[in-house]
Amino acid sequence: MQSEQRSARTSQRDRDTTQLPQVTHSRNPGMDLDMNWVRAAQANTSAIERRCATLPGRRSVKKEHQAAWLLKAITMIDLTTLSGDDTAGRVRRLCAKAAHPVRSEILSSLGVDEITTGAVCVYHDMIAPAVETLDHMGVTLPVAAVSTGFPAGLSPYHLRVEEIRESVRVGASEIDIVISRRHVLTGNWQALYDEMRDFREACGAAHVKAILATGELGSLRNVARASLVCMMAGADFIKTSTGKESVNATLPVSLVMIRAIRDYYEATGYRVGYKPAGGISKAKDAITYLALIKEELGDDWLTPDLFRFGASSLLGDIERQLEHHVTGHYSATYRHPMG
Ligand SMILES: O=C[C@H](O)COP(=O)(O)O
Repeated sequence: MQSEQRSARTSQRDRDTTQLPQVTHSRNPGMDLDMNWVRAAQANTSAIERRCATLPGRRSVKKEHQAAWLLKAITMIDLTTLSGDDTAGRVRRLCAKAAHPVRSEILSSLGVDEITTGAVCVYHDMIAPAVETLDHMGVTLPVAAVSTGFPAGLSPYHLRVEEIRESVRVGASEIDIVISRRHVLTGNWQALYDEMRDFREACGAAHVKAILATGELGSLRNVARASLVCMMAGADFIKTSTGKESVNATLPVSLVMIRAIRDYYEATGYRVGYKPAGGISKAKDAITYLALIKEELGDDWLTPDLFRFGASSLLGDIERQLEHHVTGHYSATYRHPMG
């Protein structure tokens, strides 16, 4: 009986989410929809753009800190492959890379032990190969699955909910849902709240990231309002983009979402995580995002539990910069306010 239970626990088809690696911050319990708060949310576009324009160029990171920040960034990457031609082989290689993202010679010259990325992020059909590979390697790393008819989120509602349940059942411990953009564009906040509530409930013990697809929401004020509604409905993370919109993660959108997270924390005491995603491929941009988080939310958010990059190619550039760093050919000038 016990061995049957054990094998059921480890089965890919009946994976018990309580056994899976989980982010450790407490789950956002959500709250009733507060329409007054939603209506009051504003975003002063010109002030936000001015603030973001100055962010990348404030002052240099001291050279001795640069590698440490880049290593930290790696631990916060959801290493992603979301392509129509994904195969089990590609996902196995992705997992191997996530488990050992930096060559050991580079790590040892920096005096660092093994690190991993924050998670891997894949489509539903690639969860099983990802879980198998990580289990086989003995590596504890969350598998995040995009869900609910990603990227458009326009498949039948009951199938979107069922997709979440199925992804959790086969081993995803984090679910990246896409919201219905039309609820935001028509100001139907109750519908957005109800949808997010249903998605969150379907996730069970898995953490849920709400992808707002900010490039399709029309205004920064809509981004602020959608951020609040998703957090009120229990999102554990809010995420900018699918990576498939024509405009993905930007600094102005990030500032609006991060400030919504701060407002939510100040009002409820719950820390919701932030995930910029799509088009972040340069080490210096990663540093700029970390600087923004540090300035707006503080060091508490500079952890994989509360901050992730959704990125398919960022790791390659960070690796190159680290290599330059250890070989003394480090040429990029990082200017940001953390040095
Ligand atoms: O969620 C992750 C994004 O889809 C990755 O986008 P990217 O391929 O532009 O890095």
